[in-house]
Amino acid sequence: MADPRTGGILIEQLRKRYGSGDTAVDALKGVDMHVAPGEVVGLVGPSGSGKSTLLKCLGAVIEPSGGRMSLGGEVIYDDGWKTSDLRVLRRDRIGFVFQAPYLIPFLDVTDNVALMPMLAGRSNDDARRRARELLDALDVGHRAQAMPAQLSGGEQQRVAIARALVNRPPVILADEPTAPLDSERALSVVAILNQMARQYATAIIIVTHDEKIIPTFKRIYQIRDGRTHELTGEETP
Ligand SMILES: Nc1ncnc2c1ncn2[C@@H]1O[C@H](COP(=O)(O)OP(=O)(O)OP(=O)(O)O)[C@@H](O)[C@H]1O
Repeated sequence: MADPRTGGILIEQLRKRYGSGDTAVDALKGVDMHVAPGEVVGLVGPSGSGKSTLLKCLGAVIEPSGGRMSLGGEVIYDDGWKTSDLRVLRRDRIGFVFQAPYLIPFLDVTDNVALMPMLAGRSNDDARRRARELLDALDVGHRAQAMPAQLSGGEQQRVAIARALVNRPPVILADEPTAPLDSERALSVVAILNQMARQYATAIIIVTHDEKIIPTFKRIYQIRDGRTHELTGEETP
């Protein structure tokens, strides 16, 4: 049987220090975490505990200070970046979903999604076909020609999820993706992320404070003072 730790996201003893000397801040002090392909885990923790720092390291937005990270079975950081082009890594292996959808206001829904495969070198027709398939799967196919401003908040977030998934990255990093949504839409976004994780064998981390969605996670990591702990059932916030 394949080693379940080889795919998805594997983080071992990850450290991040901001600054140096007397003013240094050790934001991550040895984080361990594993998310299998097809799995969605929650990441919770108080303000300043290091959640954003961890997502930025995983998303190759900032450089860790030490430790090891693998995405989709490939070591991307081992006391230094192991990949020569971080831009390509971010484009092809990681999908980002943020609190706000950040759609491009002057492109229609299809082109907002198709832009990603186009940037990865696919033809316009192929990119649009992929975009439409995913928009259909996310139940916003009927709005494919609408402009972002004509969509509801929940529809915009589903388009943002389509954009994160369209290049079929092994990893999705979602930072408070349900914060502006009401209960029903928040639960629907999480259900969609779970379904997409299973369908495309994507490993998904959702950073959240949202009490509406926390009970839906099968596994939750809590980060506190720069270290992660996996919460058991009784400890779940
Ligand atoms: N660029 C930076 N320079 C110095 N210190 C930083 C920097 N970014 C974050 N920090 C510090 O690192 C620690 C972790 O911050 P981080 O933003 O990762 O926390 P967080 O859990 O995402 O918080 P929040 O829930 O408030 O967004 C905090 O003490 C913060 O002040």
